[in-house]
Amino acid sequence: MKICDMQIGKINIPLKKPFKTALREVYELENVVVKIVTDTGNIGYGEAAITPVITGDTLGSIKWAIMDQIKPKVIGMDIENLEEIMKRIDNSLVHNESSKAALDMAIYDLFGQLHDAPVFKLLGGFRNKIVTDITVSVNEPEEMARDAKEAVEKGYETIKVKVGKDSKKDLERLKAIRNAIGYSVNIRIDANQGWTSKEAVKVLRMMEDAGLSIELVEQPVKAYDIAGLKYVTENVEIPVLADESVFSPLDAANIIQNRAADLVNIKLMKAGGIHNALKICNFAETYGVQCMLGCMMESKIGLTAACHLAGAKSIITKFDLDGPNLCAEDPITGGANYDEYTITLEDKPGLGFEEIGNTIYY
Ligand SMILES: C[C@H](N)C(=O)N[C@H](CCC(=O)O)C(=O)O
Ligand SMILES: [Mg+2]
Repeated sequence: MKICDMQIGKINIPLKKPFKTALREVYELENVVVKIVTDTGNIGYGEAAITPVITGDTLGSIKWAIMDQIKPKVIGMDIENLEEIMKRIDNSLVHNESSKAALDMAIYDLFGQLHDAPVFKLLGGFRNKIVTDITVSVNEPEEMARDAKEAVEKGYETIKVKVGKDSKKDLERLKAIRNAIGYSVNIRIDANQGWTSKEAVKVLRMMEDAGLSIELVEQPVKAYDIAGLKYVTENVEIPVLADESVFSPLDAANIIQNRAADLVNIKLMKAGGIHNALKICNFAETYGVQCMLGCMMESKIGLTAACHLAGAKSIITKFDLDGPNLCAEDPITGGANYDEYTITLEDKPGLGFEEIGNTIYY
């Protein structure tokens, strides 16, 4: 099964409501789709998220990285040479993780088709059912309380609350949400780098004292501020999860060995795909550090690849795989089966896609 063609396109999907974090506001999902065709007529799909404020990846840089830099290095290669293909992708250029992730997942899709097995089974086959949280965007406290209540009414057991815009108001936000939904639902918070380390310790201790019962706090400080992250980890009870501070396996090794965070959030768009994400899982497992599998604003293409990784590895114990749940439409048939918070992986070869809609190929 040899790679004979590679195309890219743009997928656009409307959102149910604007997605707002301390870093950015998104009004429509707009990402790059990769389609790899083989001489046997098989097709593998991948997705690169356009998230310039986190990964630096833009529409232009993704197109250029995939079509000009990586495509010429992998065209003609046989899918059975998975390791060599991954090396070529990785060595084509530094960074550009989202472009690499899109290609990586398309290659894994084909690798599964080659072996007539779903990717999650080839990688470990730990589970075929995953329960995701849902994200509540950062807004005025009353609006966030309404959004959280709506999610709880739909059956979500874990709510991920975006904070980090103004630490005093963040406390109000959490109080309003707890008042609205009570204590039977799990709340995790994500500051998306919005606080200084001292501010983070102050507000998190206030949340602890107010008995708000926060499961974990994600990326309280700037991505580069590893000393600040460690300071927060050492000075609050709430477990700290490193997100934007961990892209590569090496980043994960540094954070874990320095005990700068309690947990690590793996995203294919930061790691450069499943191949590198597996290295993070193995390292984290060696050190007994549990991982979350997260996502950017991605459609069901990227999320299906993430779900297959989540299905494979037991060290991934927390799931923030809600991209498709935040979209107003699902133009992808096949792939992971999303039924609100319950995601099921079927026994189809590869990633199991049938049709990818809303996409215009260049
Ligand atoms: C969508 C997911 N639940 C999420 O919140 N991801 C963010 C980043 C998403 C983005 O800005 O595209 C995160 O965990 O920081
Ligand atoms: Mg995060």
